[in-house]
Amino acid sequence: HHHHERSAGIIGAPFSKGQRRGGVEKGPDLIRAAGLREKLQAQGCAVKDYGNLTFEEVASDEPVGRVKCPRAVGSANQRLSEAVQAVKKDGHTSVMLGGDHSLAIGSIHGHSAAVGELSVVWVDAHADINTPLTSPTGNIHGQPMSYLLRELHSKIPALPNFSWIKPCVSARDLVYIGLRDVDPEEHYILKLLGVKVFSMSEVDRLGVARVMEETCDYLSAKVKKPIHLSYDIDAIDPSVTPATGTPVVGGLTYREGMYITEHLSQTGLLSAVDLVEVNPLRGRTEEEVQSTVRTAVDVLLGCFGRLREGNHPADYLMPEP
Ligand SMILES: O=C(O)[C@H]1NCCC[C@H]1CCC[B-](O)(O)O
Ligand SMILES: [Mn+2]
Ligand SMILES: [Mn+2]
Repeated sequence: HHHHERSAGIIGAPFSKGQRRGGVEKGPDLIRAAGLREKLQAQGCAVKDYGNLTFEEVASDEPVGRVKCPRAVGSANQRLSEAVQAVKKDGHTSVMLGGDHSLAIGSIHGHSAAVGELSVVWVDAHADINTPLTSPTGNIHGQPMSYLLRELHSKIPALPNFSWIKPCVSARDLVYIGLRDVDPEEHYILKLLGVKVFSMSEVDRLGVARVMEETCDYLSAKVKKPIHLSYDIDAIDPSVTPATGTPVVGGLTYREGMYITEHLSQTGLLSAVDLVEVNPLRGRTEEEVQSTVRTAVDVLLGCFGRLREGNHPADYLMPEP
């Protein structure tokens, strides 16, 4: 039995109720159809695909205050939390394919239930840190981090199907990369909590290599913890990944998007990855959809050791005449 250095446990989460646009629930199967499993195996990564989660139908899910679909989102994330915890207990790096970014609630919660204290690297055009009371839209894909941060617990009202959530991340262990569309209320929260942010301004000022160096130094300053990478495909520029729900100009280049995961992979600390917000119905052409899906796959391959210089199996032997 060939020993594999790395092993991925794939979970499909075809879920869209954290926002209003249909189509994002097609993300998991599109990413699979682009060959994620085969490409991971070709680079020496073991793969177990746990299939797609099925989420309970919620009869009536009236908004609570401004918060939309709370019951469906709470229930879906409870299932996802259990699934991620199981994948971690099986010894894999968890790969959650979304679906919208509200799924980070269950993914990070389940990861933390398995490994305890962890660091979060949030790659996104957006901070997704509105509370239910600050959110301008009520869409929960703009709020996931607020339910997970210990420092915000007192600001979160009770919501149906959310009582199972225990905040499990400290603000000190969170780093953002790629921000360029942050609500004023979110900006206040980021400053209040002193969260480390590398917005697109810092990416421009420092360059992605320095951003990644500072991110890893900052997160391992005290103690090295497993890293949870939550990667929203809209972090990358819409010229590369247009098929997504909330595109924002001035994003990461394809190259910067790859550098981020190449760097994190080499830390050896990457323990769970989310790849969310791929929505084929937001691509105007098939090529726009495929460019988005191909980039999503490449982001994930980078998480599992793919390097643009090339790779070769550890046990490769050149053919002899
Ligand atoms: O809270 C919100 O609804 C908005 N706040 C400002 C950014 C856009 C949107 C949230 C986008 C969620 B994302 O990052 O998962 O696409
Ligand atoms: Mn986003
Ligand atoms: Mn997001």
